[in-house]
Amino acid sequence: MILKTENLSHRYGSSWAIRDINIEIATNGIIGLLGSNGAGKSTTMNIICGALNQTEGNVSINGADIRKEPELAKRSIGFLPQTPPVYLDLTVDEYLTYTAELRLIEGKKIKEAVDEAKEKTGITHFSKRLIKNLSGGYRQRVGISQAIIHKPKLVVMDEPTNGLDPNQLIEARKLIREIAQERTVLLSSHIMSEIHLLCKEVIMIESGRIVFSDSMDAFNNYMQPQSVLVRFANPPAITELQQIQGITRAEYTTDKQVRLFFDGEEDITERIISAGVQKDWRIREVNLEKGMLDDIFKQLSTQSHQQV
Ligand SMILES: Nc1ncnc2c1ncn2[C@@H]1O[C@H](COP(=O)(O)OP(=O)(O)OP(=O)(O)O)[C@@H](O)[C@H]1O
Repeated sequence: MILKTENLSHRYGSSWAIRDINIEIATNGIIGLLGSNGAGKSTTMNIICGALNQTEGNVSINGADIRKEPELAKRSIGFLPQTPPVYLDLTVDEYLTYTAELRLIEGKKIKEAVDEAKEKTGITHFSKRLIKNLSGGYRQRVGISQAIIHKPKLVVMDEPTNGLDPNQLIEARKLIREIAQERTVLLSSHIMSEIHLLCKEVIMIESGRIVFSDSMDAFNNYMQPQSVLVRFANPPAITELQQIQGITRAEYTTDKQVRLFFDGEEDITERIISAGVQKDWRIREVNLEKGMLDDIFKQLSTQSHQQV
């Protein structure tokens, strides 16, 4: 098991920031930690990486407990915190040499490790440049370099694509995908589309608790529209609407507008329109309702839909 957390809980003062976070990751690839601001993503990641001591629960990285065997556990994990941990007055080489030493890489292997990390992240040409003279996107690459310099099995990245401009974003995603080819990347974001683009599995956290944990495919199914709003000039009776194949329920929201629930197929709109034409309902508008992120968070929080 690359990462296992058991009933991880943390309290700042008297209020719990996370409660009973159970995560098990056994494969390579990108796993997303999705949650709105303040959901508990950074707290969870800081604990996993040993930067914060949990109030309760356990974390093991590649079989080593992060609190009982921190040196061993940290050998298998790299961390890119929300703000890249770079020293602005050092050159790229100086900084990466320093981080390699911190990671206890053997003296004679440091140069090779630094060179390899730079090459992977595409910053070799900036080796001698002071970090303060690099753009945000390149500083972030330096941050990613320090996270992979010791070739860990797991790399944790806290909102790695936040604040990047569109070009940097494309490059950063490409780099993250490359890095995840040979290891596991756990990355957080509050942006659902970002998680969609990058991740094969998603763990959704809300108000400090896991509310969804499954594959991206399962998440997509969960996100399929299941209702459609239809406005008529000549509204039919509910019983008539229920005769359309696939409609499971119908309820009027106003005297001219109805919400129709259906069983998953989007071509339902065609059937509604053709029934409307045949029966002269004079349809004015048809809108598939896809749950908004906030609604989904709310829905999932109350249902605690958990399939770990
Ligand atoms: N050092 C701290 N002291 C007190 N409360 C904190 C501290 N850090 C975080 N919190 C609180 O813990 C909760 C979880 O915060 P956390 O930063 O883990 O969330 P997050 O999902 O990473 O959000 P964001 O994307 O905004 O960073 C929030 O309610 C936050 O206000």
